[in-house]
Amino acid sequence: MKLEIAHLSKSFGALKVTDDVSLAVAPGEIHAIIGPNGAGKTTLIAQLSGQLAPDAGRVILDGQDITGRSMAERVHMGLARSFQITQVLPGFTVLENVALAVQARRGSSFRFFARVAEEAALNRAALDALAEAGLDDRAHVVARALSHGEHRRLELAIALATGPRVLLLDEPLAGVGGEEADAFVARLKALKGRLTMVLIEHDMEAVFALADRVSVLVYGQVIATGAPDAVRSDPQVRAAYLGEEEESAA
Ligand SMILES: Nc1ncnc2c1ncn2[C@@H]1O[C@H](COP(=O)(O)OP(=O)(O)OP(=O)(O)O)[C@@H](O)[C@H]1O
Repeated sequence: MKLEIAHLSKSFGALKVTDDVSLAVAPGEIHAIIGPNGAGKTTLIAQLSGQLAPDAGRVILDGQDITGRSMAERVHMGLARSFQITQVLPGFTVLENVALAVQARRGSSFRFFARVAEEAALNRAALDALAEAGLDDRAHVVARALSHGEHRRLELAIALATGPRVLLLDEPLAGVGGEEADAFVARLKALKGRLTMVLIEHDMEAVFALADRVSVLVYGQVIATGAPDAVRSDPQVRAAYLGEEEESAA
């Protein structure tokens, strides 16, 4: 599913946080958006998910203008956002948490929750999403007992349970390190091609391992878009962002 962003703009008071952003994310592509803190990455994702209305411009999903659509409508159309809005219920099992998301997709009400765990079809769909997130062996563990990395994979499973065709990932690796980060990257890699993904991530190793293309956002503007290697060696990008990071790391 193709996602197009056309001349999107958003200001908070005098601050232009999204400044005439246009991007086309191709079907099956992993498109990373990188940029310094405060560049406007989260605000951009919020406008794609429908959490925030742009001042101007359009968001187009598979040729259809969805700019005025609600978050719920967008989820229904196959656009899901993972991480910042997901609510994991800590007292419920991993499987129950994902089964709830499957049930929500099917339009049932939460008050039927008591029956959820018994419904084989729901559980099957939930287990499929868990397997994709690499968490099926933890299905019957209570969510609060998960490690931080596992928790993040549960959030991924919940997003997958909504049956997305475009997945918006807002810093999925924040606070995740080492082997858990590697496991998460491997999961996203396995999904590659099947889903279209927009990935905001500060972990450059993950970005360059996953992304087909990278866009660099600085002060609300896209200053470069291209293949990871081309973006990495772009002098303007290095000056604005990457060089700075490497220098501070040295
Ligand atoms: N609701 C709001 N009202 C006013 N200003 C806001 C609001 N939300 C974000 N901002 C400002 O907009 C700018 C962009 O914020 P945003 O969170 O989108 O950046 P970011 O690129 O995601 O940053 P980070 O990498 O630190 O998460 C920041 O200067 C922020 O303070």
